[in-house]
Amino acid sequence: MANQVRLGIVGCGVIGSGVLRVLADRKGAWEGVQLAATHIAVRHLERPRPEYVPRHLLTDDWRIVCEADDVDIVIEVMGGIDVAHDVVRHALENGKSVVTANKALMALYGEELRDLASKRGLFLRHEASVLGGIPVLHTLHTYFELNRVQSLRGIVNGTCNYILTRMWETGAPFAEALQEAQALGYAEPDPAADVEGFDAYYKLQILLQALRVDTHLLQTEFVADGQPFVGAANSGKPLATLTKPRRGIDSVDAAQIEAARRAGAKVKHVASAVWGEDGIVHCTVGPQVLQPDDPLYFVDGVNNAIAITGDVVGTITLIGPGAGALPTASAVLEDVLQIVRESADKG
Ligand SMILES: NC(=O)C1=CN([C@@H]2O[C@H](COP(=O)(O)OP(=O)(O)OC[C@H]3O[C@@H](n4cnc5c(N)ncnc54)[C@H](OP(=O)(O)O)[C@@H]3O)[C@@H](O)[C@H]2O)C=CC1
Ligand SMILES: N[C@@H](CC=O)C(=O)O
Repeated sequence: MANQVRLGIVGCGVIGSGVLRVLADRKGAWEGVQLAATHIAVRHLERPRPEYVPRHLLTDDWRIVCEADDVDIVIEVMGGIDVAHDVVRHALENGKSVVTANKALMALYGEELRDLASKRGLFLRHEASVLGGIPVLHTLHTYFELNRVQSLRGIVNGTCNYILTRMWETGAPFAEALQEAQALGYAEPDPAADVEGFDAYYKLQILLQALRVDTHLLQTEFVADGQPFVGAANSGKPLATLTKPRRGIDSVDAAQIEAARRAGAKVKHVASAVWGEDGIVHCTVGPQVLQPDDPLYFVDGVNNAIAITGDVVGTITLIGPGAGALPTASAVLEDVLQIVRESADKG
């Protein structure tokens, strides 16, 4: 791949605009690599956009982005499942490597799409799909070879953490805190995915897949195209199961938060996975009351954190911004630059 790298971007909302803002601020240049957007797909061509979005590149046909000769890498930041699945498949089938921030897509179809990319000798990267700006997939892929991971435990949804923090700190009503999270660009296009715990559940699955855990039983809870989604079994891998039903923060009320606050505790939305001796990875996703001696207690606002326990290293905790335009654009563009470097290394 040449040092001039041409990007096709599908979606120009919070994250797509964030990517374009970073490209504009840096004038597209990174140590010998020049990145430039050449096509940008949106749904509403007439919608007002920030000044750093080059309007002449806009199209309302994502196929143009996936097929264009002057696109080297496609960035999928439109969200949703079915069309996004078509976009990523179509891009790969047209010889483009792909970077996506889409958790639902990667939780449900990650294995299929990674296989397709690998068969075509292309890259499919999705660091931004988990924990926003925190390089957790990079860490899991490049570090945990020696160590056997024994558990994961984290705050993996920025919107829920922001809402719970605002309710705890200021007594803000749930609806008001959610509106703030939406205005700040943290929430999903349909915020039910955040507050009902689906987003955290998708992210937990992606983390487990990165650690070669079979998540197909978790996937049966999801619905794609109106049908229950049943993934293929992968024998030989540890199998993840939910030990109790997934919960979001929609069931947490102000009185519970106030009671926790008076007792010096906090309510947090926590995802966890514990590798059992029985070959089962026992998972939970839901609100928990945390005491100040819990390392997740001090993770507030839009921040996320993940504590990864390995049998040799002990517990490593990564903390950072879990949502928002710039942290997520950072993860997207770090993936792009890694693809460029690895393509150059391959020759
Ligand atoms: N917000 C965040 O903090 C984070 C988001 N993500 C993920 O990034 C993705 C994008 O999120 P976000 O930017 O917040 O979402 P937005 O709703 O802000 O943006 C979605 C964009 O996709 C475009 N779009 C929707 N459907 C189509 C279509 N059929 N063809 C072309 N364009 C389409 C929309 O067009 P138009 O503008 O015309 O409506 C819009 O520009 C999601 O997968 C989300 O989960 C990941 C990490 C953090
Ligand atoms: N809606 C998500 C965005 C990032 O993944 C969140 O709030 O964590």
